[in-house]
Amino acid sequence: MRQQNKVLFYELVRRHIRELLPIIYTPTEGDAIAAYSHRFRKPEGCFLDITDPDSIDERLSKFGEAKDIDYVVVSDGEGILGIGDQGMGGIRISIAKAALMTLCGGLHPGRVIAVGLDTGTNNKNLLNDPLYMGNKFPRVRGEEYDIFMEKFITSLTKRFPHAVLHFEDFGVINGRPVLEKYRKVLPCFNDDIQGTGAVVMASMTAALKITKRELLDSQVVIYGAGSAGLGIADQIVNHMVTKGATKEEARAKIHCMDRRGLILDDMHDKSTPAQQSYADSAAEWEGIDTRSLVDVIEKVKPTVLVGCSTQAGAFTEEVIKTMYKHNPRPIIFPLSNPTRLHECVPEDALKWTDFNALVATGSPFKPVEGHVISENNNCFTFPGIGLGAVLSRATVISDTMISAAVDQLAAGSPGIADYKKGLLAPLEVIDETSAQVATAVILQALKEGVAKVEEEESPAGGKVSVPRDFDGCMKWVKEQMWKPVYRPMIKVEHVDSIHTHQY
Ligand SMILES: NC(=O)c1ccc[n+]([C@@H]2O[C@H](COP(=O)([O-])OP(=O)(O)OC[C@H]3O[C@@H](n4cnc5c(N)ncnc54)[C@H](O)[C@@H]3O)[C@@H](O)[C@H]2O)c1
Ligand SMILES: O=C(O)C[C@H](O)C(=O)O
Ligand SMILES: [Mg+2]
Repeated sequence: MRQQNKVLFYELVRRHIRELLPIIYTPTEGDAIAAYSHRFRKPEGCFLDITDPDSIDERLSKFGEAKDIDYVVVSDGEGILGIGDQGMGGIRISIAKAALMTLCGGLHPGRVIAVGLDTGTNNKNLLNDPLYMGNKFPRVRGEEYDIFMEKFITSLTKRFPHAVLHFEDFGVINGRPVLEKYRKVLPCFNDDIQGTGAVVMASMTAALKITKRELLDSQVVIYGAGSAGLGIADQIVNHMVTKGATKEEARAKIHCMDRRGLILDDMHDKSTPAQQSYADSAAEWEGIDTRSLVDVIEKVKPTVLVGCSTQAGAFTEEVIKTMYKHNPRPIIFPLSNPTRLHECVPEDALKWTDFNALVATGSPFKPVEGHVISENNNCFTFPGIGLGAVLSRATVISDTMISAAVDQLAAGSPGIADYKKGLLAPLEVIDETSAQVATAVILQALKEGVAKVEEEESPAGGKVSVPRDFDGCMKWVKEQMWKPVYRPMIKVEHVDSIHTHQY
């Protein structure tokens, strides 16, 4: 339906979002990605092939000219959700996130491109599968990968100079270095690092308000120190710094674990630089089993436990009860997707804490005895961040723009009035939530002088003047958002007169 009738598709999903989002997005998308080559019917999105880097420009050119594209989602398929390397099938995550940019972020569906980079795969099942449609060789690393990425970015910025770039589900090897390099070059963000960091910081802020605690009194254990885990750690540090902590003080309140256990400062040769910046002192942990989550919790006495480890069931009864022993209101976020990979299910976390835990999950879950379980998913942040960057014509997406998104999302938490209502606004109003987040991002970009929207001629002609007050700006944002409504059929020469928004 999405391919044949976009108005019908987006209006249907909007009206039945709770029922249909899990089908077009998490968790079902995981199955669709894994089965990509077997279910393939017709191509969708832009396929870029590392064996043919010279074709990048021509392949992108099929999607339009400079004025036509606002937003590009790209994945190389190496770190799809918690199901790992899915090779070329990863293009479907770009398609799903691009669809959410329209559904939740109000971008015109024709102005968003989903891109898949085929740089090989290390997934043995795919390499041995005669139906696998991608390149059948191990992932290309190092210089050849870097040159391919550079060519992609160069072509993209030349051909679509106004486009915002969204990186999705890159593996831990490339995700952060690629982001660090290119965020200085074009407006871009990595959803798993920054989008996830933002949504978790927002729900944590709401949970702290509900329980009347201060952010700086938090101790956080992050179980799974990959893209998401370290993105969450960074966002918490950014927020602690805005509350007066130094970077070092803030980092000392965060304890990260990966498959080797707690990250310690004597593991530097095997940790990434980002992991190392959160390392605990090995000397202080001597004699303690740092591979045991329970033992780590016993020593740290965390107020917050975040799971992004892909390890189903890792938050056992003993883990949760140890959290509860040290905290009357523990904050517990099992975030690994898809659903079957959650570190625990909300029902258990609530029962094991006599319903005192504040729980939000990565995938959708039904309410437990009247307690709404918010979906702590980056779908609450990336559409608003992306829309804000597009509408403001931001030249960069700064940390402070992301922090503005966090504060705005947290302010809309229904849990602050009644904690049983969940930490994040309900899915039914996600387009409204995204408009609020976009407004906060735009106002911040204008304040920082990185918004070019008022300097350029608008596509509808004339200069735009963006209201500086929140309500006025939000009204302007909503006017720009694409709505799934059938438009009248008219003669081409009258098109200008029915433009209701700027596209
Ligand atoms: N809710 C959301 O919005 C959201 C956003 C991003 C990622 N995620 C989920 O988080 C999970 C991780 O995603 P990612 O992109 O960070 O992946 P990643 O591969 O970058 O990181 C996974 C991390 O888990 C660690 N790990 C593996 N086994 C472990 C174990 N036994 N104990 C402790 N740590 C272990 C790995 O060492 C690695 O550091 C996925 O399931 C993904 O779906 C959720
Ligand atoms: O895709 C999602 O549901 C969220 C997130 O980006 C993930 O990788 O799990
Ligand atoms: Mg992702």
